Amino acid sequence: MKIANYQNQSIYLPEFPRSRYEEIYQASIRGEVKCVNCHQNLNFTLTIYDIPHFYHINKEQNLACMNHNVELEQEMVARFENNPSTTENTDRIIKLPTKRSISNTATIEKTDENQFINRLPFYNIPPYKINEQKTDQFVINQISLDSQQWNAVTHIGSPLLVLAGAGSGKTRVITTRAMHLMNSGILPHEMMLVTFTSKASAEMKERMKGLGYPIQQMEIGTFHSIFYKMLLRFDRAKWDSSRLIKSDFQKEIMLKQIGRRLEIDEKSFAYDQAIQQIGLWKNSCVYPHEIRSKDAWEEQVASLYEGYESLKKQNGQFDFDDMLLGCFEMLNENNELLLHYQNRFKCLLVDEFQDINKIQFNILKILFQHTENITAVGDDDQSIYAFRGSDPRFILDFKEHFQGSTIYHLSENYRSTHGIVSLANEVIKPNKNRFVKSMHAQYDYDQVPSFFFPYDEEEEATMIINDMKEKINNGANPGQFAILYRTNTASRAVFERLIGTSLPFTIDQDGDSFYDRPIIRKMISFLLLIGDEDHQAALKEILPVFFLKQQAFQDAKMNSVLQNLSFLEAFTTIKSAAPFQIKKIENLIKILRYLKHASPLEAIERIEESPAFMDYIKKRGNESNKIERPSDDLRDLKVVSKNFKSIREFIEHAFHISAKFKEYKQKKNQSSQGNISLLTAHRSKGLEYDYVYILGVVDGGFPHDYALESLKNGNLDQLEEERRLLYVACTRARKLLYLSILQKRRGKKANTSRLIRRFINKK
Ligand SMILES: Nc1ncnc2c1ncn2[C@@H]1O[C@H](COP(=O)(O)OP(=O)(O)OP(=O)(O)O)[C@@H](O)[C@H]1O
Repeated sequence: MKIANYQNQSIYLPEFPRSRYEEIYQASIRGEVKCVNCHQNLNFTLTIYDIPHFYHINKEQNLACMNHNVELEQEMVARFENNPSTTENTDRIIKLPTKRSISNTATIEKTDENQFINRLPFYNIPPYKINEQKTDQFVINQISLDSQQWNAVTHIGSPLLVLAGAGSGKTRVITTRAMHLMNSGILPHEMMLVTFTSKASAEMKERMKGLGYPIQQMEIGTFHSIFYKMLLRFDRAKWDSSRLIKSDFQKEIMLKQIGRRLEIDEKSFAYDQAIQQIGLWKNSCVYPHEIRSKDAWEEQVASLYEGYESLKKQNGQFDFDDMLLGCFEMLNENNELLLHYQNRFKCLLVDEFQDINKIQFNILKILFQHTENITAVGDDDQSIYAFRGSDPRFILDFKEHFQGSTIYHLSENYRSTHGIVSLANEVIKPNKNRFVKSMHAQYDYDQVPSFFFPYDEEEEATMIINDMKEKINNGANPGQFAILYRTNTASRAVFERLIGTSLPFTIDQDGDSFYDRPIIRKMISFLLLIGDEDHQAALKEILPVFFLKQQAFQDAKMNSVLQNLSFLEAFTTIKSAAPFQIKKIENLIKILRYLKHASPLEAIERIEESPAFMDYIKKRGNESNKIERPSDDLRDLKVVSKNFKSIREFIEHAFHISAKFKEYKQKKNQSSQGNISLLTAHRSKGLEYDYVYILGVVDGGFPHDYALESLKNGNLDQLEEERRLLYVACTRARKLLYLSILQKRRGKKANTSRLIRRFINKK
């Protein structure tokens, strides 16, 4: 059915604004949408597969009402055809018998049903063919291998690189090869197996332990865990963990201390970016004196880097990057120690070799120069950590780095269906900096990946959750679903919606919840002050917006009592505030009082435009942050605020979600088995799920804005990295893959991602 009653008015879906479909959906859940025929509650579908419609759960009733409404719908179609819409036409009233229809929007935004038809990739998907010669033929320790994998596992006589696409069994090969080497006489403690994540090493250990291998004697772990242990053995006091600078926050405090000495303007300088740049230099083995700055910014960061290194030395501290640099220096300077380790380690295996950086490479090179028993597995198309110094050239130039080495390619994909594999092959094809390879799927499935077109982030969340619910009701295990996104903020709507369901899920995120991000906390504090000018926590939070110190808070508190003013008003009376600050506070008080009955959206927009807030964003908001900009956070906040009528409800929602987020973050380390996974595309590397949804595949989202900005400056590298990231995300899916193409992102019209635009048939 396309007609229903809502808020005592009648609506006809094709003539109802698309921007309000989500509202209708939520209203239908609350039982506020009624049938024009029987006046009972109606449900509303908003899913990936269906064109939205109203329906009764009871099939007979549904049929009866549908039949009754057919005539009515036809009448409406005819009426609209005879009266084509114009943007000025505000009078296009849908007159149903007895009821008034909704026509209160100034412009009627028609809804094109085509937007709801999810589309299949539009390119020549090659017909599926089984590759019989390559099917499983060999077994080691109950693990089956095809002939290519077997050759790699049993190879001897030269350094080996297994270079292969996603899902081709590289992890299987490296784990089986480790066992095969032990079966062939290498002792467990003579082996070093380096993985990219501790999760991957735990899985490998588990697997080998289950098969009876003494894994406690083996050196398996991430670069940091293995080499930090070496440092501890060598000089425990120097490398004691109490000296470790664990967080970026600690680094920022140190850099700001140095920055003050260097007279760097704290308000406008992007310290978070400086931290990243210093990390990049350290991982690329670039020491402060070697930096040739490209511009004034780099020059400042180079000075900070130099200051940071000496401050650390002075305090006897070290950071995570120093663990690897320190280890390299230790092996380089202490020949006896190097020989000791070379006597011990007879062979090396490295997983995810495409993500290795210079310092990691240097350590392995010096430590394993004595042997050709080196195995690396990797996929240059999955190199996605350039911002941390990873360099795919180490894998691309493997033959030059390891003389006489052999390269094996694996071409069979055991993870994903033919449709997913062929889409992934097409996605990555335009990259220039790569080994040309193409995967071949071992399986076919009747469904191929598809694109769907939600109106905005809210509708995207609804569509995905409804699709998951349907699949789970039909027997799918929640643990087989993953929702992947480019940056953490993109997960906000899905997270909020999942909380309201009984679906089990985990979110893999280190940072704060969306509502705890600095700029959002400030905005929410202003909203709180609209209803309560004495709200102490909110007042404390907004001090930085007026560039006021903690003392100002105490002074205002006293004045508010002495002069019988609201706490907020009392800020205009304090001596420590300069006239420009007082003017800003007075102006804000006026705005906040005016907003008493405003909607949350209107309130946010007005506060955002206030001189105080605008100045704050400009000066302190760190707009130069390339990955996550405060102004983008505010745009996201406006999107969600639209769902709430009152400021109070909106604030309650924000607090509720923030508390829930903390709860879910604590669960992160618990097993994610049986739970839907929410994670960034970066973190999904190495993992696999039956059903994968990729959020916001639009320009600015995926690829990220900063890649598009560097493209404008003629730099293609970032876009290639974004393409690799999308390739990683797509290849996590075993059975079904969905790419979401938002029509609006952060409240603005969005364009289909240039990474997939050519696959979409507009018809
Ligand atoms: N010979 C084989 N027979 C059956 N299944 C296999 C075979 N080789 C690999 N697989 C399965 O294929 C999937 C992908 O394997 P694996 O994770 O080792 O691939 P990968 O190359 O490391 O993937 P990626 O680089 O995308 O993370 C796994 O589920 C694995 O068990």
